[in-house]
Amino acid sequence: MAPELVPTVVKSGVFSSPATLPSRAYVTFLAGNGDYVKGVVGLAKGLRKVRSAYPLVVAVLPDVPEEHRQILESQGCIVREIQPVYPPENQTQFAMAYYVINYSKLRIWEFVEYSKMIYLDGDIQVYDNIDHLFDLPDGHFYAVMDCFCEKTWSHTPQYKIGYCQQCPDRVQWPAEMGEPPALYFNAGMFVFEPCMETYHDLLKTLQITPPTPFAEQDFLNMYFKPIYKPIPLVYNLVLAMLWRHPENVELDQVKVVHYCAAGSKPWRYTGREENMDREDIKMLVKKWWGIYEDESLDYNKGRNGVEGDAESVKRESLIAAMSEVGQLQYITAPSAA
Ligand SMILES: O=c1ccn([C@@H]2O[C@H](COP(=O)(O)OP(=O)(O)O)[C@@H](O)[C@H]2O)c(=O)[nH]1
Ligand SMILES: OC[C@H]1O[C@H](O[C@@H]2[C@@H](O)[C@H](O)[C@@H](O)[C@H](O)[C@@H]2O)[C@H](O)[C@@H](O)[C@H]1O
Ligand SMILES: [Mn+2]
Repeated sequence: MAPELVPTVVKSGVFSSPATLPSRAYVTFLAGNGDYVKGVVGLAKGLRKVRSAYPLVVAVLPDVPEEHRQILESQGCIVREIQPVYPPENQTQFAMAYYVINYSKLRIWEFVEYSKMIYLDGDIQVYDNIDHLFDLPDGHFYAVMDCFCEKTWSHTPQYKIGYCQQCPDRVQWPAEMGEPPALYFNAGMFVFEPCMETYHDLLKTLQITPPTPFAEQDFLNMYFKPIYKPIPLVYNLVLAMLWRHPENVELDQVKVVHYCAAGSKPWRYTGREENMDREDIKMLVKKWWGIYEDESLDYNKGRNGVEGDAESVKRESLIAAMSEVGQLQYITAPSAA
C-alpha cells in the first residue's frame, strides 16, 4: 500500500499551524429573493472549475430567503448575513434607486477573519484561475478601469464630450475643463484587505457623502482614490468594452467576464436588447450556462463527477492554500501496516 502523503508546513517561523495561515477568500454580495442567486451559484461553480484554493463567502442581506441560502451552502459557499447600508437619508433621490442596495457591499470590510479578499459581483464569471491576485502587495486597492461610453454615463461631463479613460487620446480632455477625471474603476471586482478601522471610517464617511448615480461604485472610487491601482482588463471584462473599445480586448486572454451590460445577465438573457445579438455575447452567455448546468462542478463532486467526500475536498483546498505559502513539503507518514 503506497505510504500516505501527509502535507506538513515547514516551520518558517511564520506559520506554525494551519490556524495561522493567511486566510483568504472570494466574496460576493446577494440581495433580494430574485434570480441573482443563480449568478452566485454559477460563480461558485466557476471558481471550482478553475480549481481556486479559496472559498467563496456570500454576504447576504436579510431579505435573501432561507431556501436560497441553503442552495448556496450546498454549493460550498460560506453564507454570512449582513445588514443593509443606506446613504444619507435626505438625498437618496440622486442615486439610481436600483443601485441604492449596492451600498450594502461596504459590509464586507468587516470580514476581518480574512487577511485579503477578492470581491466579485454575482453577475461575474471566472474562466481562469486568478488566485495569484491574492499575492499582490498589501496596502492598495486593485480593480479594473471602467468605461464611460455607455448611456448610463450620460449624466457625466466626460460622456458629454466623448472622453473615455479607455482611449484618452480619442477626445482630448479640454484644458478649460480642468483636470481630466481621476482613473475610475468598475466596482464589480476588486482586491482588498478587510479592516475594522477602514470599515468604520467608510460608514462614517458615507453618512456625509451625498449619493450619486453609481452609488457605492462612485463612493469607493472617491474613498480609495489615494491607494487605487489599476489591474489589467482581463480581470474584469465589462462587456461594453467589446463594442466601445474592441482594440483594448483580446477575448481569448480574458480571465473574468462581468455580465453588466443591459440584457446580458445569462440567467435572464433574451438577446433582444441592444448589442445582445452579437456573436461574442452569445458565446459568453453559452459559456456561462455550460458551467451553471455542469453537475460535475457541484460541491463534493470529484473531477469526473465521482462523489468526493467532504474531507477530501477540504484537504485538497487546505493543501492548495498551504502550497500558496510556498513552504509546503511532503513527508511520507509511517506505514500503518
Ligand atoms: O437585485 C439584486 C441586485 C444586485 N445584487 C448584487 O449586487 C451586485 C451589483 O449589481 P449589478 O451586478 O446588477 O450591477 P451592474 O454590475 O450590472 O451595474 C450584483 O452582481 C449582485 O451581486 C443582488 O444580489 N440582487
Ligand atoms: O451600484 C453601481 C454599480 O456600478 C457598476 O455597474 C455599472 C458600471 O459598470 C457602468 O460602467 C456600466 O455602464 C453600467 O451598466 C453598470 O451598471 C458596477 O458594475 C456594479 O457592481 C455597481 O457598483
Ligand atoms: Mn455586476
